[in-house]
Amino acid sequence: MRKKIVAGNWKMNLTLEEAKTLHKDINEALTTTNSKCDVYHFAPSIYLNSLIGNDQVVKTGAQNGYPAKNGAFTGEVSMQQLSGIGTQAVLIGHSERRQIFNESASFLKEKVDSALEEDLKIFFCCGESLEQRESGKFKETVIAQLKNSLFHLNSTDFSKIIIAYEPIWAIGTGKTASPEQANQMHKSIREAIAHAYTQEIAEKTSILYGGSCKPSNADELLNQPDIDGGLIGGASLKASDFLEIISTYN
Ligand SMILES: O=C(CO)COP(=O)(O)O
Repeated sequence: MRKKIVAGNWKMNLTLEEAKTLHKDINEALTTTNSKCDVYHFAPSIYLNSLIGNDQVVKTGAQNGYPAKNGAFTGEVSMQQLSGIGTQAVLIGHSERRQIFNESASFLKEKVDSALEEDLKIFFCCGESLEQRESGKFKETVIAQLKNSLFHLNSTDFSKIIIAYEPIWAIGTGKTASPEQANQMHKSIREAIAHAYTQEIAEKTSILYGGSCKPSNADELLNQPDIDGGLIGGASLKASDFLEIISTYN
């Protein structure tokens, strides 16, 4: 059975105090409920040091990392630096990074290699735009994103990757993919992995859904056969909402 995962992507939100309180509240709640899924907080990098602790249930991740180990890259934070302070995971390929910061498939591939070298758990995001969905080219688009930045990995390294399917038209819009639409894409992703690697590896890969997932729709979305968890934006900023989504797996 694949491990279920619910991850909150805080994006560029929360003050330091709010971040610490939210992290503490989720940790405390999960310590007493014995949750059946892994839970991550992807926080702004500047807050990570204040959140990381050995005794915590919630794992911490960065929303971005630079692929060089060090050097003249003003304003950037390297995968090595993230890992050095105890960060456990990193998001790579989020559509906001692809679109707003023009991150290319080959740059994302470099990030994947660098994060693996630093033993960071990779959450690799993929997803199509509304235009690609409407033109019927959504499956090819998403599979190409995986091929171009992930499928160069050997089987051992690929087995460490978590995939998050986030249709761009569903992010922050209140529109979600229907459970059937989402599951169909997850199934296609799994088939592509089986084709590139093996059926066994495909069966073991966790594929999360993201895009306007909230307490009212979490149950039906996150319990589809090929959906192994959620990457949650807006609804991860409020402890009660995030905990309700996590409780889908209790
Ligand atoms: O982008 C997302 C998570 O990475 C999804 O954001 P929303 O849940 O706010 O739509």
